[in-house]
Amino acid sequence: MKPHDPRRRPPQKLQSTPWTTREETAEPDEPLDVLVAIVRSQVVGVQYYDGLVGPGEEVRLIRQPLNQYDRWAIQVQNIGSRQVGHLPRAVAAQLSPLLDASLVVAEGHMFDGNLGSRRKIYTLEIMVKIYGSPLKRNILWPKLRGWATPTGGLLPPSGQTSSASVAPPLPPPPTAGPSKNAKPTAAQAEALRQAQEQQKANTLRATLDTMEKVDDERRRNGLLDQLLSAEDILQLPVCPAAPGKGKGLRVDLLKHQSQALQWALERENPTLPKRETDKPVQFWQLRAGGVYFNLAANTPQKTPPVLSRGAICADAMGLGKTLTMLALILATKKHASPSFSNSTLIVVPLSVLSNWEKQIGDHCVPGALSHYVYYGPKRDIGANELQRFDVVITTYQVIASEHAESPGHAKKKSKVQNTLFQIRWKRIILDEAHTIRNPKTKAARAACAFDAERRWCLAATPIINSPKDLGSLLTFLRICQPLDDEDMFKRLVLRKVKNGDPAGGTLLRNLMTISCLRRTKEMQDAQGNPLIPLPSVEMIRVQIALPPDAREFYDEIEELSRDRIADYMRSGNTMVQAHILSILTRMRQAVLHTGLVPRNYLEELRRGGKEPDNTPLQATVLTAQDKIQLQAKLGQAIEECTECAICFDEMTDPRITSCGHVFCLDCITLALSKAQQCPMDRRALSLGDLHAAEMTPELTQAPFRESSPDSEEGSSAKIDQLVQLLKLTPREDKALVFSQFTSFLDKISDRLEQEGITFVRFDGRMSAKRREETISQFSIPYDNDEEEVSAPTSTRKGKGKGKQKAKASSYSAPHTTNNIKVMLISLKAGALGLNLTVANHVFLMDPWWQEGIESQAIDRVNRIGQTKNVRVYQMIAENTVESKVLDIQERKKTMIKDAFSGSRQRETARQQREARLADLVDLFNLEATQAAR
Ligand SMILES: Nc1ncnc2c1ncn2[C@@H]1O[C@H](COP(=O)(O)OP(=O)(O)OP(=O)(O)O)[C@@H](O)[C@H]1O
Repeated sequence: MKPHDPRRRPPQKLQSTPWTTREETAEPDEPLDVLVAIVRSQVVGVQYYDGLVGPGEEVRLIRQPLNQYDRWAIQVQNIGSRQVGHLPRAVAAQLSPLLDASLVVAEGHMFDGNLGSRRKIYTLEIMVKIYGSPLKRNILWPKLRGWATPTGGLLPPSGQTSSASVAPPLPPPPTAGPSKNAKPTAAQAEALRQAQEQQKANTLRATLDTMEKVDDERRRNGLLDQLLSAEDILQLPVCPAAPGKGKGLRVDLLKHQSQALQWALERENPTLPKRETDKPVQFWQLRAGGVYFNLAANTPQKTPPVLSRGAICADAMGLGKTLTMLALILATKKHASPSFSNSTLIVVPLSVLSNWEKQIGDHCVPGALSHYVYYGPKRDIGANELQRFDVVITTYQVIASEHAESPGHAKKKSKVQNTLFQIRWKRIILDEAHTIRNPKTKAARAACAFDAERRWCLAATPIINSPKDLGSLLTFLRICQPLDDEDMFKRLVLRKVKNGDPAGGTLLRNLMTISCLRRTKEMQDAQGNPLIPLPSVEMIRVQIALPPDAREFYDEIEELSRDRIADYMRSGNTMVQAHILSILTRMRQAVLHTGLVPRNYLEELRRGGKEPDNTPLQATVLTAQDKIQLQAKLGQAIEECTECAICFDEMTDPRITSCGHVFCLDCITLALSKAQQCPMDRRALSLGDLHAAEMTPELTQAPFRESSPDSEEGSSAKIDQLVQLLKLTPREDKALVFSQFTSFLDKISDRLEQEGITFVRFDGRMSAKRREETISQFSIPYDNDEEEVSAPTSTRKGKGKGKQKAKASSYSAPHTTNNIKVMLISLKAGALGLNLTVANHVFLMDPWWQEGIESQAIDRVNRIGQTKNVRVYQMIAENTVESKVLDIQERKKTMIKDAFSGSRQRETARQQREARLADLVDLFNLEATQAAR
């Protein structure tokens, strides 16, 4: 670019300088006083001008609309009005229209300078600060996207003026050094880095101050906690001979863990009451004449009842249940029974398999506990050899596949492995035991079928939907007869609770006191000391306004969806629930990213799920590759415990349709007997279009993308916001980003790649090995000496519109950097059991119906080992289906609380159906009673 006459001043009206007070340039009612965005850029053409600047110096940005070479030109002048250079064309072309329209004012802040440099300087680093009115947020947001980094000023919902003050500018580095071409000293670079970090922290704080804080205490006040008295629990005795340092472990148990160990030892060795005055044990009381009286069923019996050995450990997530159980195994290593092996079987979801191995490695003295991971396609070990290990770790999928009831067994009995069922186990521990809460699932039936002397359930959330969830756990534990029988549990507890009979609530409370140990992180001892001191958790609700194009798109979908659902209800269609769910899923996707909704979806909605000629949608024709992908998708759904869209329960005998929807076999068979259509998208469907999982997903899962890289571009205000917040987090802080939609995680990963933000991905499709690698890679703390972004290692091409700055990690490729900033996690696969305390920021990208699942996600970082304060961002799109989901969360919580307090519950099947539908229908502002017709 040719030099310009530095003395020629642009028209006054278009000037934007640091000295122009913002009141002068702005409309009185729309002050341009909020820092809305920043841009890191360069001053170019420095060699042509004589203006000198030093690092940290404020400079003027002067519009030059009459510049003959570039009508968008912006001059950079020093305080003495000498030209230093220009802003690059690309930045000027974006910024100038905003300046010309008086939408913003801009200021420059030099990062380095040419003062005192002997060498020829061509470019200088600059930060451009852009101020504007928060009231113009909807206009500004799209105009800044992609080239500037929006700050807190753009964040509050429209109509609200930000009270956040502008983050103070960067303090200048200590010395006025030469330009970046003359390399800064290490001390200067460090000072600049610190100043930038401080600036980021200030901007982030200002941003957060504009957002709604969520009462974390209330969120954590769990349902179980209503049932169990904290006082008694805190007084429990500690174990006098607990394993600890030098005694099998490398660490000492914490006090609450030692108490849990003592409690567990007592539960493993229960004795019947010997005198009539003794306390009842597992509901058995000794009465006159040596009769045992069962207080749950009010029945006497002469023969001494058999007591169960084991219980539920329901300590809050992250309190160290794993270590407590390892201590129990060590403490009882010598307690061998002639009728059982001395081996403990631990059954876990695949996602936490490596965690158990790691904790044995980290906390047990080598040789103290031998262990074997029984998992994978070739579990090449016989029962005799296997039972010699102190600990055998396996997954729910493996036990389901080895259980004699599985279809494979029926067909080819001899070939299917059932090694696990040939062993009489000393102990079985079910980790994340709520996995078996649906007694009809294969995993639940398999777990209950084991022969074991002692049985344990570990579950921080043993109750997710209703007290019904407990039934299956009791059946497994064989505890508190006769409540361990499904029918009796229903009769004596569930029905009474449902009918509002206080006896039901009382029995439930007693049952939990006997069979369950529960401590929470909030509990304090008599001296007011917390159970474990943990840094604070700050929950922030980030309200996000959809940009105009996305808003228009979403509103149209919502409007059409409402009509469609009203039609379904009027038609009395029995599959109305499934239809609503399907429509709802699309609405939720539209909120997240417009590109997640198929191109023709709006058209389909308008036509009411018919082809253009008004015939039903044609059946999907599959290629062999499609089928493999569908089966992988089903594998993921099983792994992530996806509910059946017809019965709303965990799937029993899951099937996937050719059009990609998952159901229980019985549910979909019944639906197809009524109409040969998919209940979700009304596509023609027959029994031949249903596919079972070919093999357990742990065997083959290579990651693949839900959406192809060439799918819809679209936009996402949430991703914009995420990127902005990530950039503002301290350099060495790590973040977990959760979503329920793997296709949305794909979109996020694309964007992170474009932004040069390093990430790894964790979802239900990954093999155990890949999961383990991913976790260990992410768990390496940030190394300040390593470059922030390393050489790209992507396995596929980036597809950003603009040029990529640097490509970070890909979906699956190994990294050349250990500085991984983000882990993208599928909510259901990753919410369980993982230890990710290396991160201290959690982004919940979309709300879930059950708050419990979100709490599980947060507890990945809020646990022993966390040293930093934790921030949780709950990203909610304003005035969309998402804000209504939060209301439903609240109502579900009340429902479960009512169940515990024994207040009246809904009685008839019709009322139950109404209640379930009410949740869905509410989202569309329709009358709930219409749904029950
Ligand atoms: N006494 C201890 N000393 C040192 N580290 C400990 C101790 N107890 C637990 N930890 C560590 O605390 C973390 C949380 O423990 P753990 O994973 O067992 O929790 P949890 O209760 O099983 O959680 P979740 O319900 O999420 O599975 C682990 O990293 C573990 O190694």
